[in-house]
Amino acid sequence: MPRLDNAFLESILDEVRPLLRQGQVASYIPALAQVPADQLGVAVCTHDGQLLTAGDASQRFSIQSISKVLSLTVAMTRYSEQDLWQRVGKDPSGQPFNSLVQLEMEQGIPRNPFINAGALVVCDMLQSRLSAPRQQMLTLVRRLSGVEDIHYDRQVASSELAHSARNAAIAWLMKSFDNFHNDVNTVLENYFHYCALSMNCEELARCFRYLISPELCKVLFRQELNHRQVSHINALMMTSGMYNAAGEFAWRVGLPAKSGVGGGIVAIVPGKMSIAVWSPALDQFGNSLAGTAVLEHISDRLAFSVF
Ligand SMILES: NC(=O)CC[C@H](N)C(=O)O
Repeated sequence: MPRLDNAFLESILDEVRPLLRQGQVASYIPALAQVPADQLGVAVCTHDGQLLTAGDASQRFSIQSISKVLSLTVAMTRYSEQDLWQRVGKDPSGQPFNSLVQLEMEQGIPRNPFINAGALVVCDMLQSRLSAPRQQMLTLVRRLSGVEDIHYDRQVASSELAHSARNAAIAWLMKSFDNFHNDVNTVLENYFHYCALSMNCEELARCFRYLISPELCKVLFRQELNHRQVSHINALMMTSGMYNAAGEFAWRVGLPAKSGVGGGIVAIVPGKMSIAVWSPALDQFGNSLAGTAVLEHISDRLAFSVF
C-alpha cells in the first residue's frame, strides 16, 4: 500500500490532469462561469490534525452546496430530531439538485437536506431560530477551520440572487404546502451567502474534520452535537451528497461526500481523515469531474471504500 504523503497526492493529480479538458464549468451562475477550468487541488486533514496538500490546494473557490452540510449541522444543534425531520426527508432523490417535480408530488417535503429544496427548508428553519444566521455561519466556519479571514464572496451571492428564479420557485412551492415559514427573499439571501462562502481545499479539509469520528466531534462541538448525529450526517452524505450520481459515486469511491457546483467535493474517511478536492469543470450531474477521479484514485490505492 502506498504511503499517504504530499508526493502521493501529487502523483494522483498528475494522473488526473488529462481529464481537466473534459467537463463544463457551471454557467447558470454567471460569476462561476468565469473561473478557469484548468485548476486542480487536494487537501487531506488527518484525525490528529495533520494537513497534506497538492496542486491548487490554497486557491479559494465558491463552496456552493458543500455548505448544505454545515447548515444542516447547525440546524441539528437547534432543533429536536423530530421537529427537523418532519420537514425534510432522509432519502436520495434520484433527481437533479434543483428539480421541482418530486416536490410537487410529495406535498412540499423535500427528499433530503442536500438538494436545493431541502437546504432551503433548513435555511428557513435557521432563520426562525438564529438572530444573525449569516454571521453565525461565518463564526462556525472560521472556528472549525482555524482561519479568521474566511468571507462570503459578495459577487457570487448577488449573481445567484439575480438568477434565482428556480430556487425562488422551489421556496414558493414549499410555502404553498406550508413548509416554509419566513420571507422567501430573506431566506434565499442567506442560502446564497452560504453557497458563496469562499474557501480553499486546506480550509475545507480542516473545517470538516468534525465528521471523522465521534471523539473529534465531541472536542469540536462539545455537547452541541452527539455521535449519533455525526453518523446521521455521514449517512446522508453517502446516500444523497452527490445528488443523482450518489450510487455511481458509492461504486467508484465508497465514501460519504458532498459536492458543490463550484467544483469542490468534501469526502470523509470515517475514523481516519477528511479530504477536500477542487476542480471547477463539472460532469452532467453537477459534480466535479476531475475531483471525483482524484477521490476515486485515492480511495482505490489506499483501500478507503467503506464497502
Ligand atoms: N449543487 C450546487 O452546488 C447548487 C448550489 C447553487 N447555489 C444553487 O442553488 O443552484
